[in-house]
Amino acid sequence: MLNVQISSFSYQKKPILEDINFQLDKGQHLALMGESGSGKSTLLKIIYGILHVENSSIQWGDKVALGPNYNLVPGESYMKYLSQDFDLMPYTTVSENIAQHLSVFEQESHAERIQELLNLIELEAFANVKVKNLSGGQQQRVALARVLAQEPELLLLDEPFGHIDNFKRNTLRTKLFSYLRQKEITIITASHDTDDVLPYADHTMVLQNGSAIALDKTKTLYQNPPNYYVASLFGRVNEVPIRLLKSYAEIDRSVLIYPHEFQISNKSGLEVTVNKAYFKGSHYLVECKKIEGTVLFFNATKKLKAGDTVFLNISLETINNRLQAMGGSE
Ligand SMILES: Nc1ncnc2c1ncn2[C@@H]1O[C@H](COP(=O)(O)OP(=O)(O)OP(=O)(O)O)[C@@H](O)[C@H]1O
Repeated sequence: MLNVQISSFSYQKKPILEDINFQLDKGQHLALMGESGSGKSTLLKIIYGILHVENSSIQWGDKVALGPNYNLVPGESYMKYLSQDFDLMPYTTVSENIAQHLSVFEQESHAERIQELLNLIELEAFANVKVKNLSGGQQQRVALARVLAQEPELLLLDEPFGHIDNFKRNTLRTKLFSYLRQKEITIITASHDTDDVLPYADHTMVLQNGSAIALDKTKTLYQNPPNYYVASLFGRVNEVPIRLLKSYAEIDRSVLIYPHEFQISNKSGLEVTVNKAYFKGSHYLVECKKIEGTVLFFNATKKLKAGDTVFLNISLETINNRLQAMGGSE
């Protein structure tokens, strides 16, 4: 089990992380989400041991991670860290880059292991190509193979697919996360991409200005976000005054509604006028004209024209669940 307790960390004067405390069971996958600058990379660097923190502790089972002030080379043998800059050797080949991270004591199995990793990252054809001649996305895949070369127990991934095109990203993501799950490798993934998070991460921690403002099962956080910030990390979300949705409501509060949650009727519900419709492939995202100062977005299966009128409905159950999740917050 990973046990992280960080009281406070600053690069200069301003605190960048404060009161980050969590545990992660072996084989579990935790996603770190938060807007740019919220502290995700900093947290990974602290766990890995690149940054020193006072009055804090990082423990993996009974092993205490010592941090940079006590380790000549940052990092611990049981964990690996994929940073946003790939840390590759540009003038050597893909295979040599991977081999450099394999154990010198197991030379006889190197060729087989390199092949297995090349297969995982789908770069078999580039085995003998110098890294400097690869694209950014290909280099990121080599960096992934390097951190997996000697299977870590704990893997820290910082935007692991950020440079990889959609075409490769989807297959690579599925392959990589199933490989890691099968090997029971514990993972922390910092990502802005909900497709990295929703299908794969057991739990998600949300950082805002260096504080962990939410930590829960990923599905729970998505279905019942505690506030607008959390919900908006998963995609577009509406913050709608309840009295707009249910005219009889006596509560003066707003609820968070994802665009796909609205049911459309041409008879009854909240009357809205279409402003624009954006083609999203599987559906249209429709933007409505302002209603009492609020611009709403909803999903529609067919294209609606500017000026069309429709009625939006939302179930009472959804409203109640959202109100409970949001507690006392507005
Ligand atoms: N070496 C550094 N020296 C000073 N400040 C830094 C340093 N590295 C990061 N910061 C600051 O720390 C804060 C958190 O940065 P961090 O890179 O951890 O955020 P992040 O959530 O990972 O962002 P992103 O999603 O853009 O990668 C930011 O305000 C950033 O400007």
